[in-house]
Amino acid sequence: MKITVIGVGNMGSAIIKGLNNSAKFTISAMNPVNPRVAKLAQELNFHLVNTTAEVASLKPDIIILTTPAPVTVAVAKELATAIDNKAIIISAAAGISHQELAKVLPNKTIANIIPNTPVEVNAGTIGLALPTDITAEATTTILTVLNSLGDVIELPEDKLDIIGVIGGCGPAFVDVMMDAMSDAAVKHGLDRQTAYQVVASMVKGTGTLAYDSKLAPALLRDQVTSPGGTTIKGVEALEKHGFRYAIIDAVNKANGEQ
Ligand SMILES: NC(=O)C1=CN([C@@H]2O[C@H](COP(=O)(O)OP(=O)(O)OC[C@H]3O[C@@H](n4cnc5c(N)ncnc54)[C@H](O)[C@@H]3O)[C@@H](O)[C@H]2O)C=CC1
Ligand SMILES: O=C(O)[C@@H]1CCC=N1
Repeated sequence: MKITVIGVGNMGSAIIKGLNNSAKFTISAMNPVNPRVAKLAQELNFHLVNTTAEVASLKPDIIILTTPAPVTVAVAKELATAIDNKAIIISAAAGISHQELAKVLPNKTIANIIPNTPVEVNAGTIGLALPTDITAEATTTILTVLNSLGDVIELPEDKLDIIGVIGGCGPAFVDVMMDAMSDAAVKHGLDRQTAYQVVASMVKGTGTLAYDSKLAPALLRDQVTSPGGTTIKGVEALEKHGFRYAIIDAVNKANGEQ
């Protein structure tokens, strides 16, 4: 399957790396000339182009839009005249609706996704909204690509924003916590690299346990807090400093609440 990624920034690069890992796809990309992207194209051996006309000449089966949200509709409009109707468009631009894209891409199959950066290691969380009139064949093609990048959660478009905040922004919130924990570990005498390794391993294991067991996070927390032990003292400090509300409010704000 031939896939063209448009916009090779943080998200576009992560998608390309994830697709490249599965070695099942022929990858190309379009991005304004840039040494970082040219180097990545060499490293991962994908074809780099600069214009929508060149994209059209590659005849991709799928075009993934990972351009900055404010320019995405304009890029889609340029593509509309260049590509044929067989190419499926997958937009990862947060906040750009199916309707906005359909207006400039008439007669094209368009799916909206919100991926996250762990797609780079094929451990992504990908919210997917499909149009109601999509064919079974197009759905299969889209799922073949997205399933290779991680867990795909299909849902109505009006739920894509909140999935985008939890799945898409969530890694940054977890990274902030991991950074703070690493600093604390360094303060208490651990060297930085060991601190990063311990913190990442702990988050990976905690996520895997929650994912595999499907238990509520509160239950898993209770299993760690031994009576009169050390963890409950730390949990008390988190409550005292409003950690739980800080997380809830981070989600509120990222989801557009004033
Ligand atoms: N970074 C993330 O974790 C996530 C990002 N997204 C979406 O992905 C999109 C890109 O976000 P980031 O990668 O974070 O931004 P970024 O700024 O890292 O990357 C954007 C890339 O698009 C390129 N670009 C700009 N105008 C272009 C054009 N006309 N044609 C082709 N390429 C063009 C830029 O040179 C840059 O390489 C946004 O729409 C965002 O909402 C969605 C979910 C998660
Ligand atoms: O920060 C952003 O706007 C994008 C969307 C989700 C994650 N990153």
